[in-house]
Order: sequence, then C-alpha cells, then structure tokens
Amino acid sequence: MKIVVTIGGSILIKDHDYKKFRDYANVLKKLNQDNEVFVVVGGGKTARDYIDIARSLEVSEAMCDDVGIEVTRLNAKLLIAALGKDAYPDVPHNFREALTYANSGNIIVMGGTEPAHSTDAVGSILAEFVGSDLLINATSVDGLYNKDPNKYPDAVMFKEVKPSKMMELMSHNDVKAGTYEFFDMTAIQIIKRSSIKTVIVNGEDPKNILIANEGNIGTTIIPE
Ligand SMILES: Nc1ncnc2c1ncn2[C@@H]1O[C@H](COP(=O)(O)OP(=O)(O)O)[C@@H](O)[C@H]1O
Ligand SMILES: O=c1ccn([C@@H]2O[C@H](COP(=O)(O)OP(=O)(O)O)[C@@H](O)[C@H]2O)c(=O)[nH]1
Repeated sequence: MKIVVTIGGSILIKDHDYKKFRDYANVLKKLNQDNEVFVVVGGGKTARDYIDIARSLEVSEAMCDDVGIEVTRLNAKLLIAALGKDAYPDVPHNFREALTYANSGNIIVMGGTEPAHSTDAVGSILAEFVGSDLLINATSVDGLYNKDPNKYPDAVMFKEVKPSKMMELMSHNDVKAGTYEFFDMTAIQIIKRSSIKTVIVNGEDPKNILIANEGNIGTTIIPE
C-alpha cells in the first residue's frame, strides 16, 4: 500500500528535541516494512518566527510563504537524518522529484513546494500525484472538531466527516503565510476531488500513525 503521512510542525519541532525525530523515524521505518511511505513535514513555530521577521521587513506574502517553505525543508532534512539509510537523502522540491526519488525504494521526506498553501495541501497533492491509498495527517489534536478544541472545551470531535462539511468549518480561516490553521482549503479540495481516504490523528504519540493505518482512531474524511 502507498501511504502519505503529513506531520504537523506543531508536534515535530515543538520542543526542538531530537527524540521526536528519532521516535518518528522508528515508527515510519516500521510502516515502510509493508508499505511505500512518503512523508511531508510542516514548519511549526520556527517557521512562524521566521515569517514574522520577513513580514516586518515588509516583503510580500508570497516571499513570507517562501521563507516558511525553507523552514519546512530544514525539518525534512532532520527527519531524513533520523531515518538514516531508510530515507532518500535529498528533499524533493516538487511532486515529480518525489515520484522519481521513490524509485529508490526509500522513504521520501519533503516539506513545502510553492507559496499560498500549507504542508497539509502538499500532502494531499502528493497523495494524488503518487496514487496513495491512504493519507494520514498527524497533528496536535485528536481529530477534527466542530470548533477549535483549544478555545472551546465543549467542542465535539467527528469520527467521520465529509470534505464539504470541513470546508464549511474552515471557510473563515486566514490565508496569510504562517496562518493556514489546521486544514487549508486547497488540501480539502484535493481530498474531495480525488476521494482520498484521509485519517486525522494526534501525532504527539507517533505510534498513532500505525493505528491510523489499521483504522479506528481520530477523524476519517469520507467521500461525499
Ligand atoms: N475545528 C478544529 N478542529 C481541531 N483543531 C482545530 C480546529 N480549528 C482550529 N484548530 C486548531 O488547529 C490546531 C492545529 O493546527 P496547526 O497548529 O496548524 O497544526 P499542524 O502543525 O498539524 O499543521 C490545533 O491545535 C487547534 O487548536
Ligand atoms: O507548500 C507550502 C508549504 C508551506 N508554506 C509556508 O510555510 C508555512 C509553514 O508550513 P505549515 O503551515 O504547513 O506548517 P505547520 O502548520 O505544520 O507548522 C506555511 O504557513 C506557509 O506560509 C507554503 O507557502 N507552501
């Protein structure tokens, strides 16, 4: 099975701790034993800090996004380091490169591609591009809720959700560099148009990725 895993920067680089990269590498190696694995990593607080500096220098939003992309690629390099010989040594800068590098049989790790969307969108486009059977989105909450669970204690998590419902929930979100919170529209649109089976899980514990592969955790995005 082909699997694309996106790992939110909010978990991977939260504490600037090498152990998170090592723990993720161990889980991804396990997943890669019976599957072909592609990974997309986010930028986290580091990306937001860099974007804030760029924005204060009054560069364009696209340039701010570009700064964010560089940070995601740095995080990808760290995960490649943790994976050692199981990873392809270069970070693909686009989807064609990812597909070409996959011929090596190694785990592919990438960050962002171009401005104006998040690494969640990169994950969904990559899933479409390589014909992935499953997209696993590892983030800092247990799944998709009817409202932000960090702001509203009474928020309720969906076990299953259709893309159109997600669009409704995310439509008010900002589209500036560093602010593509949770899922951006591009990501949802791609998941919708190609009916990509997607599971959103809490990635604080990397082992949840293995559970997501077997089902029954987090939120599953189901076709319309
Ligand atoms: N409807 C929602 N369901 C779940 N989380 C939400 C929702 N709306 C906003 N959030 C927020 O989105 C955050 C995850 O987004 P983000 O920090 O960008 O994660 P990642 O690093 O995985 O991309 C959560 O911490 C949560 O506070
Ligand atoms: O293909 C991409 C990926 C990322 N980004 C920029 O890089 C930032 C960090 O990526 P992301 O938000 O996905 O990281 P995470 O939410 O996982 O920390 C984004 O906010 C965007 O500004 C982008 O422009 N294009």
